[in-house]
Amino acid sequence: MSTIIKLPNAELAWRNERRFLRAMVDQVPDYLFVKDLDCRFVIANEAVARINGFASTDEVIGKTDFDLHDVATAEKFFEIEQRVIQSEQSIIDMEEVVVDAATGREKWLLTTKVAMRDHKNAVVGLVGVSRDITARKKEDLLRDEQAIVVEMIALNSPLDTILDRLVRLIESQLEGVLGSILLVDKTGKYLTHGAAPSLPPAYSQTIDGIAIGPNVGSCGTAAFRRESVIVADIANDPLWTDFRELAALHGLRSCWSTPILSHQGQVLGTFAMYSAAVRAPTDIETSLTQITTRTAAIAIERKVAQDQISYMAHHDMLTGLPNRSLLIDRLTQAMLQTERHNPWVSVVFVDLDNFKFINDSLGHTAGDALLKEVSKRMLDCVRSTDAVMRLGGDEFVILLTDLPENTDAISATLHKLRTAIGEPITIKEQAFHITCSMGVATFPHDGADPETLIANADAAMYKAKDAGRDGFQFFTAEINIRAHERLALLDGIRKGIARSEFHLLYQPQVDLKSGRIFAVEALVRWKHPVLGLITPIHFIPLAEETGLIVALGDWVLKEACRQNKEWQDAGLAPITVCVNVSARQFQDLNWTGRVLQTLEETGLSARCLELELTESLVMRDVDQAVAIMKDLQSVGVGFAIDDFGTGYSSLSALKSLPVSRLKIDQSFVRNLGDDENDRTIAAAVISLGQKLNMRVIAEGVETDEQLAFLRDNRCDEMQGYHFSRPVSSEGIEKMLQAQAPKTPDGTGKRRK
Ligand SMILES: Nc1nc2c(ncn2[C@@H]2O[C@H](COP(=O)(O)O[C@H]3[C@@H](O)[C@H](n4cnc5c(=O)[nH]c(N)nc54)O[C@@H]3COP(=O)(O)O)[C@@H](O)[C@H]2O)c(=O)[nH]1
Repeated sequence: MSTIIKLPNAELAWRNERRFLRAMVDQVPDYLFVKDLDCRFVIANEAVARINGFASTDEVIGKTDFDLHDVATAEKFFEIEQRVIQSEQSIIDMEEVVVDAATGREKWLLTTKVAMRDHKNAVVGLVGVSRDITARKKEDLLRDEQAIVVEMIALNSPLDTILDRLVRLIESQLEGVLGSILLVDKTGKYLTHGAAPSLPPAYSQTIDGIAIGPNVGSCGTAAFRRESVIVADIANDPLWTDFRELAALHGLRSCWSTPILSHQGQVLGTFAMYSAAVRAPTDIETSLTQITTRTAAIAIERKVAQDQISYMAHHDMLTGLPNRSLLIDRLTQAMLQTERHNPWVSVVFVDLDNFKFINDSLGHTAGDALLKEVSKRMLDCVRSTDAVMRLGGDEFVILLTDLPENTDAISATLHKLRTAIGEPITIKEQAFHITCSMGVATFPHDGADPETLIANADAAMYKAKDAGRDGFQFFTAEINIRAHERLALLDGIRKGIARSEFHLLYQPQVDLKSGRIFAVEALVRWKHPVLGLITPIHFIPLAEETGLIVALGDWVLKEACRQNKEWQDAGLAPITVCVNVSARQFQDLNWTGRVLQTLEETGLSARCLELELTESLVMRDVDQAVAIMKDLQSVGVGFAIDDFGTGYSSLSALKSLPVSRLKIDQSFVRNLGDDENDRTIAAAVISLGQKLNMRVIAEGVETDEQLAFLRDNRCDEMQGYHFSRPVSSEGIEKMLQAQAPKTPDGTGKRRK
């Protein structure tokens, strides 16, 4: 029979209190402990026992941190706790890291340590309380790291660095999970390595380049299905049939992959988490996957956009060839290499001879197709170490590197290029033969920097053009002189406009029935201060090429209108002044406005102005030409087609043109006496123009024979030396006076 010992009430109450206190201390999730002056555990709750890998609190009592942690950590705790004990200064809310002995994982603790006194107020140890703040710390880390990744994206850090950091971030948030990002390659058919900092490199290398398809592990399948693919057990999932052994070799048992989608829903890559355990992802892992795929999508899309911008900045969009900026870069690199290895670098400037004709007559689409085909042929002719670039229009530059120090190898390549480009090209079911002129400048002899080499190759190309086209020319000292002359001429035109060195001559146009002058063509002349009188053939092509024709053309138009108004104001019978318009002027956006403004400023009636457009200019873009011409025609300005017969007019287009006159080109008129073909063409043009209700004028008429033919074929009008060469404004005034009915004062001028 057991003896019941009855405790006094006070003792019972004390024991109960102790029991409750113990229960309270153990049930608190925080770590509570008391240590003596030697920092030895005197009291510890169950949380302390657990984190240190003990089953009961008794096992902790009597131990120090040196029994529980590595020396460095234990020394750190000891030093802090001794300071608290000796200084009696509490440490409040200190953050510290400990390793959870049960799991081996690091934990963040928020710890307070306070000196503990006995009933005599003497310090006998310390009380400690620590709270596990690992989850909060991870959230902070996630937020901070996300901000860093976003900053890296904004600062255009390399994509692989960004993705690597992103995967490491996710791995730092999770236990036992390895991340991987794969990227869709340019073909859209394969996944290539993006980032996998913790996966075994051998595994990453093997899956680099896997296909996107219905049964290609978790990633290939996720990219194919455009949805997450969760494989909880690689060993037993059919999607992994081809990769099962590989995964097992590296201890990978589960893989959850999610496609990375652009904001337009296009698959950019995949993000996968691997685990060594057979399991599905937790909620936290799923939500971290969402964060990762969103961030990765932004980084990848930005990189794609940057690559596109950079590509566009360095390439010609039509042909895909590098452009001028990349050419300078490549040429500089090649020149640096040359200094080291000592072979030559040659710059070949290529210009297509008859491209303008095809572009003008068949339109831009045909022109574009031709340029693409020629680019392809050039690429086929050069080695992979050489480079082909398009500067714009029909101008290309080829960089030939690693050449022996003689011109034979270059000549051989140029012959090859010439032959390849010269093969027929079929556009719109029509075969064209295109030829090219090429100029070569070689480093180090022909220039020490990229710009000089290109300019000298260009100058040599012009020499090849002058020599009859369809050939090539090496840069020489003589070409150098000519190139400088060209530059000087260009500078001269610029200065000549500013210094009023240009003037106009006027060539009468005569009605063949009445023999009367009804119009004059304004023809520009340049009185150069040193070189004397220069005819347009020597400066108009260069002015057209460089765009200076716009300023010069504006001046010609204004001067011609002013002069015609002056003749009228002087009482002479009103005539039309015809002004030549070049393509560069016609394409200038504000040109129509400037014509109208000139008429307003000079006071000339629009009906007394006719603009001469060449046939090829109009046929370049018939719709646009018709629109511009109609705008000006609506106020009374007339239009003539110059050099008719040399271009490539479509008859239906001709019908739609608001044109009042056709000018038969001089080249047909010149041989009217003896060339049956030219006679036939001239007769046909006269008949065609008249059937289209246009008047027809023959230009370049010099002989009686030509005139007789034109009369016999009922040509309406003529212009040429037979009647008069181009003359000064005074010369025209006299002619107009001469043909006017006599006035009482004998001048032929009417009273105003
Ligand atoms: N865009 C601009 N082009 C202009 C301007 N002024 C002239 N030009 C163009 O320059 C080319 C050469 O012109 P030019 O040396 O003035 O020659 C013209 C006439 O002098 C010449 N012509 C006239 N009659 C005869 C002749 O009987 N025989 C003969 N051998 N030549 C003759 O023809 C030229 C006029 O040609 P066109 O304009 O086609 O009527 C020339 O293409 C001019 O157009 C300008 O201000 N702007």
